[in-house]
Amino acid sequence: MEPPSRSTRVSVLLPYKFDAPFTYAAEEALPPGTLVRVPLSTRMVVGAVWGDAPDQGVKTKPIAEVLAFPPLPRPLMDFIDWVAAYTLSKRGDVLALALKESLLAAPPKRGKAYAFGGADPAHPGPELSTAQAAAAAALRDSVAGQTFGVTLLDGVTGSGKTEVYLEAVAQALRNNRQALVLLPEIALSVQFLQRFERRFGAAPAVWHSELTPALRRETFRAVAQGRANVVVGARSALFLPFPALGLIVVDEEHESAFKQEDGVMYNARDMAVVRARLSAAPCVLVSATPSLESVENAASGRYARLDLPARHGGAVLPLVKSVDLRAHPPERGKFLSPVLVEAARETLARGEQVMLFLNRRGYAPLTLCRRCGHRLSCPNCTAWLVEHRSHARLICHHCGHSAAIPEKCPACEAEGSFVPIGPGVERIAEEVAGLFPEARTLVMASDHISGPKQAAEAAARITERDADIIIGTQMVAKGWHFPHLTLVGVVDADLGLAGGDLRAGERTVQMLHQVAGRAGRAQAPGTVLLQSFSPEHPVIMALISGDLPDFYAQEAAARRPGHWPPYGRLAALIISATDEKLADQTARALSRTAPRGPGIEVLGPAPAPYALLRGRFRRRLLLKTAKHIQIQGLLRDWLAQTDIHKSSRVDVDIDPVSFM
Ligand SMILES: Nc1ncnc2c1ncn2[C@@H]1O[C@H](COP(=O)(O)OP(=O)(O)OP(=O)(O)O)[C@@H](O)[C@H]1O
Ligand SMILES: [Zn+2]
Repeated sequence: MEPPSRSTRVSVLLPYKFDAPFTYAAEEALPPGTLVRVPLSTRMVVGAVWGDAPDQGVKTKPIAEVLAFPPLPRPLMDFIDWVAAYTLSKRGDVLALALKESLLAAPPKRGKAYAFGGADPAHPGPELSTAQAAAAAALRDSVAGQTFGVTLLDGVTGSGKTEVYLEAVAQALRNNRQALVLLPEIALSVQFLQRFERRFGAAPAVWHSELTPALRRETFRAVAQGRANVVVGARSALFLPFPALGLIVVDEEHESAFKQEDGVMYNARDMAVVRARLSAAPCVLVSATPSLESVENAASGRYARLDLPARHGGAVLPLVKSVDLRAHPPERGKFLSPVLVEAARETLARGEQVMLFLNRRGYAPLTLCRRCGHRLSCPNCTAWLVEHRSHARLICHHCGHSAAIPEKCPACEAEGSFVPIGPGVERIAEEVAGLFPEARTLVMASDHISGPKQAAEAAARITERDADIIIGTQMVAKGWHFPHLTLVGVVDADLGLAGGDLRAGERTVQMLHQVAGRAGRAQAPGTVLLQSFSPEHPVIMALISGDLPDFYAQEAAARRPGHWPPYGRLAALIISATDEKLADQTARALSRTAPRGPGIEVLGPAPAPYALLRGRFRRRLLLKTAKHIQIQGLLRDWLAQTDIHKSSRVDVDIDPVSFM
């Protein structure tokens, strides 16, 4: 008998470190996006048909199996190609963000049933205020139009932005399209999900790293089959195979958590705009403190802009004041100024809640020998070890290295001489316990709250007034709505200003304005106290005045002349090697071949601030160009012309957010 003819050749992209698809033989032409199982050296792997391959006349292996799964939608394939080209990643690596073999297993026959299509746009929502209704109508129109466009929804904290953009989601559902809402942190999704259910009578599908494998598989399938009509997810949800995407919302669009810092380095906020464009769908960027990038795009008319200038329900914005730590220092060895302590006492006496914000995990960020000054640092990283008293360990926040506090100083051999320097949230909790022994305190930091369930419990405790003082890291900064919280104390408002990266000021204003925005969201007005050693700093002044447009104007004026983003383009090259000389050698080689020309500037090489990270020595170069220059092309040529030793690595970070 004749074997079946395998006359057609197809190219198949595999979710591994390859940029180009491989050619396989198939019995018949397969539509692009079709998922197949194919041999790869000695294994069988899953891949996606990426178009027809030219008949090269060489012997190709046959496709082993065509999977009974909806093909990847064309817009997703285009998106994968686009992201790979933009981030200079291999296409296979980007496909791996969308396609994992483990997601494709058939669901169990009698598994748990999940309701993915339950969101009902006709379910009655809250009555919107005039301003909210106007913004909602504009968003509804853009969704009904079923064309690409970006809108920046900028509204003060507590103005009801969520309720407004849920109306855009409702419109997508009425169009029988799918909607995607990106949130920067799953912890935040707790209250969002409750509000979503109130609006639509059912929960949305969720997508993040904490899903069980079974739920992950089922969600993936439900999205691909169009059964999941709304997905709320972390940045990776951008790569889900929506067949009918009709809207993308990016909530807290200014958040740096949207930037993926390893593997394929992409900013989900920016890629959401691309994904929307390729899907001919509108995109809504939401924030009370938008990024300067988005503010500029709105100012230049590339994005539409909607404003909600007042809090919902007559609530007023909090009163923000600084506490000058030079004039009102804390007691020796303590970190809360008498001014903040007194305000907390009064707030508690009124039966209201207090939030203390310090963006530092653990007990103390530095431990040193009081005799010789020796500091305990990580052997694998350029970083101090952070004491976590709750675990009785010193921990490196970069590589996880952990050790007990040594009994003797390794430098001077003094015994019992180590002292903690500076506070983390655990140390603030200790101080609070001493000051307010009766108060019920709750620490919200990733060491204490690890996942949506614990976050939900913590949120419930606060809402039900089962906690009086909340002490938290950036986990508490944004999104939360706690009606009885009226005092926010920022323990160290100067913390983010050191280090001097391009966006240090912008990021500090955003984060502290968001934390401040947690105060006084219901009837009782809120107060915010910023502890600072430099209350005259423009960032602190901007927080006190609340005049964000003025702050953005100052930022723009500072960045424009030097062509810093968003007025120019930036890419970082991060060189790393386990051998320090090799890292230097590669850095010098890149420096020699660096591109030159008008509108092009190369900064570095220089040791990275984390010159040693997880056992690798790191050097950095920064390529800055004028806006009209296509930075990817420059980088591609640059890397191709450079002799890079195979034991050193060069990571390209387009539009870097971290400069560490
Ligand atoms: N029209 C409305 N009717 C009833 N409740 C509303 C309405 N608008 C907003 N709210 C409620 O007011 C509170 C604040 O709204 P929301 O959290 O959406 O504000 P936000 O603008 O997203 O704030 P932030 O930027 O600080 O997160 C929420 O509890 C929300 O449910
Ligand atoms: Zn380390």
